[in-house]
Amino acid sequence: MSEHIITFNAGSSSIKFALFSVDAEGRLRRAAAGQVDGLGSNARLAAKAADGRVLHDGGLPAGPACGHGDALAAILALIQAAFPQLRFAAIGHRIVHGAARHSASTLIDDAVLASLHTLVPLAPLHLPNNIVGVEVTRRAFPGVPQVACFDTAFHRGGGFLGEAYALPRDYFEAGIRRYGFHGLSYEYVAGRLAELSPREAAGRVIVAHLGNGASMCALRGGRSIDTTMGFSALDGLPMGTRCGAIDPGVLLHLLQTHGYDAARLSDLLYKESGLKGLSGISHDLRALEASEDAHASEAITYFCARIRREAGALAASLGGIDALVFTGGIGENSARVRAAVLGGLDWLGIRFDPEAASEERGDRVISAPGSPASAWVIATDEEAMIARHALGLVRAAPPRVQAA
Ligand SMILES: Nc1ncnc2c1ncn2[C@@H]1O[C@H](COP(=O)(O)OP(=O)(O)O)[C@@H](O)[C@H]1O
Ligand SMILES: CC(=O)OP(=O)(O)O
Ligand SMILES: [Mg+2]
Repeated sequence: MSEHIITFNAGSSSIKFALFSVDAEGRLRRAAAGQVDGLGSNARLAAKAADGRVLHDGGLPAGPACGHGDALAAILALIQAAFPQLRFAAIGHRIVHGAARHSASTLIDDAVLASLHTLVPLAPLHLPNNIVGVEVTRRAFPGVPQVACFDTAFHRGGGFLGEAYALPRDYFEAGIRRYGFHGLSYEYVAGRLAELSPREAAGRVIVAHLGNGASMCALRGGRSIDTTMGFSALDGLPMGTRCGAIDPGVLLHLLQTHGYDAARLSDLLYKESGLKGLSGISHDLRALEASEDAHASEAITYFCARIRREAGALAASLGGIDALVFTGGIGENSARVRAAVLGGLDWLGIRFDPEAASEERGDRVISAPGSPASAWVIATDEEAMIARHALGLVRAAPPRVQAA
């Protein structure tokens, strides 16, 4: 009987999961995938088997206010009911922050779990939910290896110049560094581009991961050399509810003269800003695209302008670009955002092809034929990347006894 790997990618209010079978040669095949959205307020679980069979589409047993722990338990129950007698080779978790001490995927033991708890203040929107995922699945499957796959790991290796802020050097030693995020997505996209166009993948590539969280990465030869996020997932682009880059003087001003404390500042920066704050309507790009309110289109215009600005900065880090790739929920689906970004990047050598850009199909080139630099849409697959890392680690580790 084949083994399986299940992956969890817990965000602030959602959990994405996927089930993969592993054949004797170590090839991974997706057997099912799904997502819980609206956790804490309007939780819904949608899951499909690879053959298109709907496994669930609706509320959860714990009700609309369901949290991450109950949602995880519901996902596990659903998967076990749909695929009886599964044998798990591993359970893989996307862990958003690994700080300086976790710079590669790792098997989770008590020490790693304790270490993750200490990192919660670095990613308050994500890490508590990542940890709940590990704890629930550890309890449910005590003998199955659990693997932590860090979003920060792909960007490590920039050394002092790549990772330091211009603070006194002690701060770097204390771990106050630029880490970068969405590494699993960038790693997947770099690999996929190498399949589609090895010549461009070997060159200078900018990837724009535009989802609820959004960042951009400069890749040279498939390796990250610069990225827009830093110490936390707040820096760089504005996002669904996060502000992106901001003058730290604003924060001092709010603390010193407006009576803000850390909790209020954290809520402002993580939960009330970005597209939601700018529009006053929604964090969700689909809602803004559907709205006729002037603030909605202003928020989109602002978002696209910041993407163009960061593209310029990353192009400078790379010394020019050979390709720009859009990925993430917005990057893959919003022809409007892609057109607004690419319409202003002709100076980088990207000749935009509006017709290709609005065609809705697969991984594809969206620049005009003969464009000196190309533009692409590539659907990211963080789940596949987690499963590959998890499989690699358990295959490398000594065999363990699996609980019944
Ligand atoms: N068809 C679409 N058109 C425009 N935006 C879309 C579309 N589908 C998804 N999005 C946007 O993608 C974003 C969510 O991206 P996603 O990568 O799923 O986020 P995350 O994984 O960070 O939660 C939302 O802003 C959503 O509105
Ligand atoms: C790091 C980050 O922003 O993650 P997400 O896109 O899942 O919110
Ligand atoms: Mg995401």
